[in-house]
Amino acid sequence: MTVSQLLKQRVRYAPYLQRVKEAHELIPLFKNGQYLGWSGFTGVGTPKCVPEALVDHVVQNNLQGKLKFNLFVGASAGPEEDAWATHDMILKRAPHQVGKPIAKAINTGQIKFFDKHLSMFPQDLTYGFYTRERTDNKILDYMIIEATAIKEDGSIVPGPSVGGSPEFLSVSDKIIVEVNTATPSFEGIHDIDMPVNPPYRVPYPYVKVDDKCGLDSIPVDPDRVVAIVESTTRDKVPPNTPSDEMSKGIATNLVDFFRHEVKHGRLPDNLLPLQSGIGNIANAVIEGLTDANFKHLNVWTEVLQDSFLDLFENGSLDYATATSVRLTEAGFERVFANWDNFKHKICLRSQVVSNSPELIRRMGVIAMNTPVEVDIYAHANSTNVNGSRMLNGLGGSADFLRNAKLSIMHCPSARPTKTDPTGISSIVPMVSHVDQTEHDLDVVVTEQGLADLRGLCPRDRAREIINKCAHPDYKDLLMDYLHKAEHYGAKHNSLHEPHMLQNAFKFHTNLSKNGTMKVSEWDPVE
Ligand SMILES: CC(=O)SCCNC(=O)CCNC(=O)[C@H](O)C(C)(C)COP(=O)(O)OP(=O)(O)OC[C@H]1O[C@@H](n2cnc3c(N)ncnc32)[C@H](O)[C@@H]1OP(=O)(O)O
Repeated sequence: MTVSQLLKQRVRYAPYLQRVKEAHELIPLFKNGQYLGWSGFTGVGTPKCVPEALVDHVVQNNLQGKLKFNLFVGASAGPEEDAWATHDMILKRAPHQVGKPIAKAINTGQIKFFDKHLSMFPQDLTYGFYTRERTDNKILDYMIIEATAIKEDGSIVPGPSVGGSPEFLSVSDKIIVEVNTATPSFEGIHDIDMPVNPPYRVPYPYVKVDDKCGLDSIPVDPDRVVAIVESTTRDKVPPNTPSDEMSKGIATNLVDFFRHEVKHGRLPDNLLPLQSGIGNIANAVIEGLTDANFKHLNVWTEVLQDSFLDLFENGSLDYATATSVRLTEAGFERVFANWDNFKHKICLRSQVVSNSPELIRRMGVIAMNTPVEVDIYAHANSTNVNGSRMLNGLGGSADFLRNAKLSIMHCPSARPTKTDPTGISSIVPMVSHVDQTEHDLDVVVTEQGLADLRGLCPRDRAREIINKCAHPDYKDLLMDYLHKAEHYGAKHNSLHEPHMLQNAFKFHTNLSKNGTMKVSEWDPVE
């Protein structure tokens, strides 16, 4: 087939140009039940043409539920993955996803989803943990990776995310590369450490956010590359919800706390490397830092969202490293227009490195993530509404929160339901699912205030969280729960972290029955 000039410029390893194919020509390679890896992380850098061609094939031939794959993506992919979920093309999926159709398919039981720390998932895949049922000793049948260039040695220059690609490529039988010629080449922005398994693994040598000593592309065995497909569609990330009074309130409370820590010598003037999670609240908190007048900030995180660009542009941020730049189209335009500047200030690493507990602990990262709910003793639920309904997954929240110097969770104090504008309290007596434990969290912050939990025993933590963070509609109710639990605990010699198990989930059961967590009375306890 004819090869476009643009593709010839991007693919500098000549033998690959003999393997250029249209996506639909690859359909016969795919069989029901195969194990596939995709590049991508938080909706950017994912393959587009081959997944779309497979959807068209399934729709045109009524193959819904008959052509299904075990699909692994470093973190969430883009709309292509939602289309796969909608057309019943996913058998199993790990480790993190975003999008209503895929979450729905997980929650109806159509997709078997396995949630795992993002720093660990790629290595566990290479260990064969997810493919134990295979009898042919293979791990992945195909890795489909989006590249923005191919170097002279056949190695792959990824685009706006690295994610789990180095590990996936290392264990894939065959490789399909989608070279995206609509996105500018990201060559020079990556620093990639290839996987080395124990007992041969050595420490990552990085001590500062801008240290680099990895590779600028991902090496592959060219013989395993079976096809090159030209992709001409850019990533499409939906715009973030603009910040509101609630998220601005959270940001103000956090900025005051950082200033207080600097004043007391527990943080340097330029803080310590920042990590910020995904979602609207995380984005708004970073927006809040833009006006705070900190200088020479650094970022060690997994995802850079649009709000970081403002920090760069107003001179507050010196350097940012992540595994993904998940920008809106407008955000990417800002970066591409100023590429020479940004490419010296941003570095993309594999998710195993961006989320490495060793590095997070060494650099004293300040971690900030959003939970679904937090309980009075500081256990947090990041994933499962009412203990059961999966949202997006754990992501890297626990990689960071367990290992950071300061582990912070931020959320609104209350959320609306259909019948009550403050029907869901983010502070509950006992979380309905645990992702982060009381041993991991230092600070909880809502628009109401900030609870500094460092050094506090559980009962003091409970008072700090209720007084500082709970919505006024829930303060008395939570305090009443605590007092009654203490009374019960005193009678039963269990006052360390007192609970009344009959009532611990009453907020949740009341919500299902009455559309609000406002409990009218507690069950009697003896
Ligand atoms: C790739 C990475 O891992 S980055 C590292 C951090 N990763 C994580 O922390 C993973 C876990 N966290 C998350 O997935 C997100 O931060 C969330 C879902 C907890 C919050 O996301 P945000 O966008 O900040 O908040 P938002 O208020 O928009 O809530 C998102 C959805 O969760 C729902 N939700 C959140 N908390 C609750 C709750 N207590 N009860 C019911 N629904 C809830 C919201 O109603 C909303 O649903 P909708 O999309 O249907 O409107």
